[in-house]
Amino acid sequence: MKTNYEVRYASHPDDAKKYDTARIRRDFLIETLFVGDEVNMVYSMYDRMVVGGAMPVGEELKLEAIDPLKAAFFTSRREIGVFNVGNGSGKVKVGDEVFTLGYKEALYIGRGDRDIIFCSDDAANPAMFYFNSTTAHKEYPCMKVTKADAVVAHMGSLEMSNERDINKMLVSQVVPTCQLQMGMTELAPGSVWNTMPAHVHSRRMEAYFYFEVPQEQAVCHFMGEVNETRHIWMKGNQAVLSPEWSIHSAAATHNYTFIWGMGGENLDYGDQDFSRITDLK
Ligand SMILES: O=C(O)C(=O)C[C@H](O)C(=O)CO
Ligand SMILES: [Zn+2]
Repeated sequence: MKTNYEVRYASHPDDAKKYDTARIRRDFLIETLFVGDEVNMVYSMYDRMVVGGAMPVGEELKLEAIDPLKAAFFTSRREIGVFNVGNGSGKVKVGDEVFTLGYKEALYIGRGDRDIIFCSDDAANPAMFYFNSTTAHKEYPCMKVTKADAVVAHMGSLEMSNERDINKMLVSQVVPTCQLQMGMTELAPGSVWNTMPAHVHSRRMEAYFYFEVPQEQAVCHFMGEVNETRHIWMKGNQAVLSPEWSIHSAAATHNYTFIWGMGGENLDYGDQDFSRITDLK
């Protein structure tokens, strides 16, 4: 198995508005998360969130305590949210506990000193584990969460091209966490916009992972300040970092599903500062 990681620094909005396309992509877009028998991670300085992917095929993959953590175990001082975005089911072993995750099922892993291992049930149909991790001050129990447990917000309409279900899965109403909040938003056929009207929540940074995007289609992620927006074209199975000062919205050339994850000051999903659509520049 191979573990790759990269450290990404945080930026000031006054600096970020001068970035060209290549620099925006280098700092915010995470292009490669899933490679067979590899764990790939970005350690971001936005609230020290780690965004990663593990794709076990022929081997079990151990989640290494990468050097920037300076810890004996990955979760010595961290919590993790994991979603299986691969078609095949797989297992996450957390010390002596074993959790089987089917497609779009999630697991909360609380802080604690023990190994975390990812494996697929069928190498011909591997699981793909997408994860977000934030620092944690307290141990909370591990808990598997499915869409049946989620707080679901049905939002938007086909007329506005934004009909979608926001499945709030690893959120404070469902599972106790230190600062991590995660969920999965599914767009209805014919709908392409998420998070419009756009919002900012300076209490929390956010990371977005897009999947169920057909091979020849693409997602256009919008970021930046309300009066100074930028965009990043993304493919499926890619993630993007959203700074606490930035809007985060997207439209695509097809409907899609995405996983959002937040870390930061509070656990209040609804604490968002919305901007008027007509104020965006
Ligand atoms: O479709 C949406 O709108 C979302 O899913 C928004 C995210 O949940 C979000 O940005 C949470 O802060
Ligand atoms: Zn948000």
